[in-house]
Order: sequence, then structure tokens, then C-alpha cells
Amino acid sequence: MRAAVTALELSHFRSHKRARLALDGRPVAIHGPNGAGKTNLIEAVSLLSPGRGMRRAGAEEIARRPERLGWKVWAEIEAEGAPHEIETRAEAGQSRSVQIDGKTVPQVALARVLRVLWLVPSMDRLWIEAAEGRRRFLDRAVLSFDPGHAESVLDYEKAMRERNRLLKDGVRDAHWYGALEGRMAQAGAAIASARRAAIERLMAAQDETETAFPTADLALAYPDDTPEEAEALRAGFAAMRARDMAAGRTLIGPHRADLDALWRAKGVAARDASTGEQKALLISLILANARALAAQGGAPPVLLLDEVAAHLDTRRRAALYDEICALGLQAFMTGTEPGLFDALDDRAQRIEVTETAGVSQIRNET
Ligand SMILES: Nc1ncnc2c1ncn2[C@@H]1O[C@H](COP(=O)(O)OP(=O)(O)OP(=O)(O)O)[C@@H](O)[C@H]1O
Repeated sequence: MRAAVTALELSHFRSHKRARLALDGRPVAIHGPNGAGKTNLIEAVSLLSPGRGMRRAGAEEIARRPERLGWKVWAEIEAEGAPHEIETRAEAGQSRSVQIDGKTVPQVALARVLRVLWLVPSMDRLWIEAAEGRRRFLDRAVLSFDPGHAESVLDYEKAMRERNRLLKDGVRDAHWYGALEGRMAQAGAAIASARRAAIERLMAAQDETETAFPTADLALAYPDDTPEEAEALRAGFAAMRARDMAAGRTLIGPHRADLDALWRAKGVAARDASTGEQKALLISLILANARALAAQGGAPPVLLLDEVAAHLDTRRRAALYDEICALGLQAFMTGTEPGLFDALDDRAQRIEVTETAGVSQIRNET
């Protein structure tokens, strides 16, 4: 099975006024000077999945300055043998809309067509900073296994926001809480069980032969006491009302879960590993994710690796490229120097991005 973006078109997307790329499914090595528009290009690919993309940007931020007109990303993709067209756009002042094969659909529908995983420089401190980033990282892995996860997360968050408003307003009438807690319990139990299942699959997909990345060695820790039975979770929310009201927010549930990793051979938690090692841990998890999907015969994810190559030593870089090629992944990789991708030879498609007067220019080199 294969999953790849075969054509990509951007209009008024950040520094790209109009750009079109023809892609052949090989990894894509994107090089060019600082500020040329390389990250902007792969951010467009990240918007072929539900949510705000790899920069978590609002639609108005993406609109090309100075015009600030609407923007559009159009892509032709091949997923599990079938071609699809995805178009996502935002008119000026509006939120983004999505069409798949000409039909307007909710954003969450994207997860059923294409799986996209990314590593970006802002994730360098993922293991150290707040749990929210780690939950988001885990949820992307879950989404790749279980596209229904996006709906559960949206349902849960929406009901929780309403419950939190009641708590803040000091509403005591049990009647108002019942229905919201029921919805949170249904969605929350589904989230908890999908996350646990995904962690098991990631652990099972660790590669014993891999040496450059510590996958065989990685123990994922998932501190979360959310019950997987909706009824038990509903009872938990009801029992917590008084304490939650004092805090002004919901104190239990899957929105409080965390993810950590222990590098067993070294005996260190991810947050205590070196910067490069922390990056290697994230790469390991993404590769394990791709392997797990391949193991069940599913389409692998498209990877977006922003400025990853420059941070790896030569041995790890070569190992990453070998693994990407062995798994048949379409990985979009950026770096300032074309030499960073030399070890890929003709196994990758090369793209140069430059900038003239604030407008990005793209050159498809092969
Ligand atoms: N909405 C926008 N309209 C126009 N230009 C934008 C917009 N948002 C960002 N830019 C410009 O895009 C450029 C950054 O592009 P990008 O982040 O893709 O660079 P890059 O090639 O990845 O560079 P680096 O190697 O430094 O990471 C900046 O010059 C920035 O001002």
C-alpha cells in the first residue's frame, strides 16, 4: 500500500503566491536559504489533515501579506490505491473549509483519506515542556490508527468547554451537568481506550534491528487514570463537581493525561536525554507508527520533517533515509544545504525554494 501526495498547488499561501509541484511518491528533499519558504511549503501539506496544521496557525495568519486575500491548497493524492483530490481554503476573514473529491466535508474527514505526521523545530522541547504538546503528538499517532479519534476529541472538548462554563458561573443545578457529563464520558472513554491501544501498537512496532534510533529500547509511559468504561467516567465527573467548581475547571479526564518515554538501555527518561537524543526518540516513534500501519497492510503516513536532517549526525541521518526508503514513505524534508540530502542519491526528489522580493519561487530539480 502507498500513500502519497502526487500534485500540490498553493495560492496566496504565506510567501507562496502561486506554486505547483508534481510529485512522484519518492521522499521530497527541499533545500534553500533561510526564509525562502520551505517550511511554508510543507505547512501546506500539514493542512491536508484535520486541525490547524504543524504551526497551529489561524487561517488569517496564513493569508499572504500584504494582500491578505483568501488562500487555497489543492492536492491530488493517492491513498490505498485510489486517487483523491483535496482542496482546503479560507476566504478573507473566514475559517478554513475542506472539500474531498469536490464535496464539502468536515475537517475530520481528512483523517480518513490521508495520514500526516510531522516533526518541527518547535517540538525540540516536547519532552520537557507542558503535557499538552505530548498529548497532541500522541493524538496524531492515534488518529493515524483510528480516524474516528478526531470526532471523539472534538466532542469531548466541546462538552468540556460547556461544563467548564457552568463551573465558572457557579451553577449548582445537577440537571445542567448530567447531559454534558454523559457526552464527555462517552467521548472520553473512547479517547482513553484509543490512546492506550495506539501506545501498545507503537511499542509492538519497535524494530529490534534498528540501531541508530532507540526504538527497540523505548518504553512509553502514559500516566492517565481515565477509565475506559463510559459509566465509570461519568460517575467520576459527577463525584468531582464540588472540587471542579472550586477549581473552575474539569480536573479529571483524558485532557489531563501525559506521555513520557523511557530509554531503557540508558535508564533515562526522554526529558533527561540530550537534545539530539530527544529528537531521535521522536523520530523513532514516528517510524514505529509507520511500521505499525504497514504491518496491518494500511497506507503509511506522509511525514513532514522540518529541519530534522541538520540536527542528526551522519550515521543517524543515513539510517533515517534508509528507513524512510525501506518503508516506502513519502517524507518531505527541509534543510538549508542540498548536501544534507546527498546520502539519498536518486532515492529522493529534489526541490529548491528561493525567494525574490518576498515571493517564494520553487524549482523542481528532478
Ligand atoms: N502570511 C504571510 N505572508 C507573506 N509572507 C509570509 C507570511 N507568513 C510568513 N511569511 C514569510 O515567509 C518566510 C518564512 O518562510 P519559511 O518559514 O517557510 O522559511 P524557511 O525556508 O523554512 O526558512 P528557515 O530555513 O529559516 O527555516 C518569512 O520571510 C516570512 O516573513
